[in-house]
Amino acid sequence: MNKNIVIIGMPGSGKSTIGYMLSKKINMNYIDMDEYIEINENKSIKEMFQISEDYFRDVETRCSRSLSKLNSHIIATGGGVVKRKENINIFKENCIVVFLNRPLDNIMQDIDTNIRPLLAEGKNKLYNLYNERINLYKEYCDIEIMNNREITYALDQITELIENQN
Ligand SMILES: Nc1ncnc2c1ncn2[C@@H]1O[C@H](COP(=O)(O)OP(=O)(O)OP(=O)(O)O)[C@@H](O)[C@H]1O
Ligand SMILES: O=C(O)C1=C[C@@H](O)[C@@H](O)[C@H](O)C1
Ligand SMILES: [Mg+2]
Repeated sequence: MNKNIVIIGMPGSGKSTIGYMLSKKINMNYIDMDEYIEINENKSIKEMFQISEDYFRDVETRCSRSLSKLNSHIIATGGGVVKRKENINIFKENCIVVFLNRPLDNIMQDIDTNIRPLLAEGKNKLYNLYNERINLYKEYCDIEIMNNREITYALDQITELIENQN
């Protein structure tokens, strides 16, 4: 496939894990957008947030633009990429946008709030983020995949739907 596959979803929904597994399964390249942003800026996400959230969001938009120009990559985004519709419009030019929807209670069980700056205030924050964002994820995606069973189940569904896009 020439287009990129962009995975959106809540923090802890499995974007990085499933994105990486999918890249191996269908032989595409994999990029974790949070890692890409940190390497490009030479700053950690935490440091960028310490400057300001707007600072981080501007970098995120710039990186959306450069990543969208690639071909045949699977891109796991940061959970907040939907906060700017501009990012989604950029991706839609050359990517299929997949929403990985994992129940919040499942996310709560294994998320490490210490390494995610936006969740540092505690797990309640995750409920607020979910309520703010759920409609955006649903509206902006081309495909929605439920990640509510074992990882391989979501992986198989995503593979099948993507193969049907060809
Ligand atoms: N269906 C599942 N069953 C069991 N564990 C899962 C499932 N989906 C994801 N996980 C686990 O949840 C954790 C969070 O997944 P992952 O880091 O891939 O999420 P993410 O969406 O990339 O999060 P972030 O936006 O914070 O980068 C990982 O430990 C992963 O193994
Ligand atoms: O949900 C969010 O807004 C974020 C999620 C992370 O992946 C990072 O992109 C950053 O910490 C912001
Ligand atoms: Mg991730």
